[in-house]
Order: sequence, then structure tokens, then C-alpha cells
Amino acid sequence: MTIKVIMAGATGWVGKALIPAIAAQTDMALVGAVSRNAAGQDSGVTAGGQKNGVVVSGTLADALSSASDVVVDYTKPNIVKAHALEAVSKGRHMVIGTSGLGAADYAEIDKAARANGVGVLAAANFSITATLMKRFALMAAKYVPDVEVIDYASAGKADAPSGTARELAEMLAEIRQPATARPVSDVSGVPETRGAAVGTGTGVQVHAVRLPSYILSCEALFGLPDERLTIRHDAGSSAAPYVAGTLLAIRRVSEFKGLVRGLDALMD
Ligand SMILES: NC(=O)c1ccc[n+]([C@@H]2O[C@H](COP(=O)([O-])OP(=O)(O)OC[C@H]3O[C@@H](n4cnc5c(N)ncnc54)[C@H](O)[C@@H]3O)[C@@H](O)[C@H]2O)c1
Ligand SMILES: O=C(O)C1=N[C@H](C(=O)O)CCC1
Repeated sequence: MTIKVIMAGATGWVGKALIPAIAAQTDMALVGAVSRNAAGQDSGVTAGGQKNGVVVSGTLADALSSASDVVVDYTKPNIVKAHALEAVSKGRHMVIGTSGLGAADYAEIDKAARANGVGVLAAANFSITATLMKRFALMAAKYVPDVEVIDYASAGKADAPSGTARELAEMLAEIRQPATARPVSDVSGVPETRGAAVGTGTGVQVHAVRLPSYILSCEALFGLPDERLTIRHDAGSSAAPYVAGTLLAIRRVSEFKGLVRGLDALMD
């Protein structure tokens, strides 16, 4: 069966890499592309390549008026939730790459997806090695209760923390033992410098750095008396790391009913 795919965010950094990649798969067909500022243009051309015959729609609603199976979203943090609810309400499976959503948003999307009998795969980071970083950090958290997360990204990144750091902290908070660090509420000085607690319970402290020259890096720092462990992922400046994981998600998302978070769910 050929999987019919709509790419939302077709003219973005990741979208431009995914348009030719989806079109090149023998088991997929690119049937739609969405971008507000390129409506009416050929999506192969706006991605920097040859014409592919798929015209860019200005809205997801327009693209959904033709038959499709899966919507892939790499748009903006303030757009993605509405896109997900719209796509699942129209019976489409959804692959979410866009960052900026939290546990409450995902719970709402999960409910809508179940009600409509479709699958949603949301991964803050579709890179294979970033997913391994998360997996190794979750393994370490079973043995080392004190962990904090540092997120480094470009000066203009729209959301903080990064989706990568947020997903990691939320999952660490669910499994790690109570930390031994002094509670932030007992700290004098400028307690905000201890970062923000992300996740359930006391949460995991996350520190987001936004500076020119950084792209996207994420560190989980574990401390024990007289020893420490750092698990770090660094992404380079192209969107290549996210392509293979997104293609895998497009292939597998119809296996689910409701929402699954993290590419690691597909990597066993
Ligand atoms: N999960 C991952 O592995 C991963 C990887 C890279 C980026 N991201 C995230 O994906 C998102 C997109 O990243 P990017 O660097 O490609 O962004 P970008 O700014 O380069 O591209 C955003 C795209 O969304 C489109 N867009 C904006 N508003 C829209 C609207 N209302 N309707 C339709 N399209 C709209 C823009 O036209 C553009 O095509 C960010 O949240 C980023 O953090 C996630
Ligand atoms: O460039 C970005 O923006 C990225 N965002 C994702 C995040 O927020 O974690 C991951 C990859 C790059």
C-alpha cells in the first residue's frame, strides 16, 4: 500500500529536507504540502529541487480536502496543536516533529486520536542518536537520583526549553528517585538561576541556554558523591538527522490508536 503524505511546514528547514525524501520513497506518495507563504507554488521547487507536481496549500484545511493517510507537522509551536486536532478529526494519522507542546497538550491530542481511531507519533527529536541519548539517560536515572538537564540552542529558537529537553525531563521525572539537592524553595539568592522544574512531582531542573553559534544540544548531568556522568547529544547545522526517523514514523504510525511519544517506541 502506498502511504499518502501531507507535509505541513513544507518550506521550513526540516520541511525542505523531507519533501524530496518522502517523494523518493517507493512506499510513500507526497500528496500535499502546506505553507502559508508559498501557497500556489510547486513544493519541489520551494524545497530547492525540481518540480514534483504537488502544489503548496496555504492552510492544512485546504490540503485535507484531498485523500491522504498521514500528516507530518514541522511548523511552529503555536500552530502544531491546532493542526494535530484538525488532522485527527479528519481521520488522518499524525507525525508531530514540531516542539513546544507539553504533557497536557499531548493528553488532549491522545484523546482526540483515540476518539477518531487514528495514531499519532510525537517525537521531540527524530534523530537516532538523540533518541539514544534519551534512552541512555533514562537507564542512568534508575541508578542515579540526582539529574539536571541543560538545553543549548540558537538565539532565535521560538520555544524554551527545547522539545528534546522537555521530553527528556518529563520522562526522567517519571522514573528517577527523589533528588538529594536542596529544594529550590529553600535556596536564597536568585532561586530562578536553579532553572525550571519540568515534569511531574518535584520535576527535573532544566536550564535553557540561547546563544548565537549554538544549534541544538542537550545534556543530562548525573551526580553522585565524588563522581558524575554527562550524557550529551549535539546536532549539526543540517536537517539530515531528522529525516530517517520521520520516515520511520510515517511508516509505522498507522499501527497505533492514540498518541505515542518518542521515536524510541519504534526502535526496539
Ligand atoms: N522533532 C524533531 O526531530 C525536530 C527537528 C527539527 C526541528 N524540530 C521542530 O520543528 C519545528 C519546525 O522547525 P523548522 O526549523 O523546520 O522551522 P522553520 O521555521 O524553518 O519552518 C516552519 C514552517 O512552518 C510553516 N508555517 C508557519 N506557520 C504556519 C501556519 N500557520 N500554517 C502552515 N504552515 C506554517 C512555515 O511556512 C515554514 O514552512 C520547530 O518547533 C522545531 O523545534 C523538531
Ligand atoms: O532547530 C530546532 O528548533 C530543533 N528543535 C527540536 C527541539 O526543540 O528539541 C529538536 C531539533 C532541532
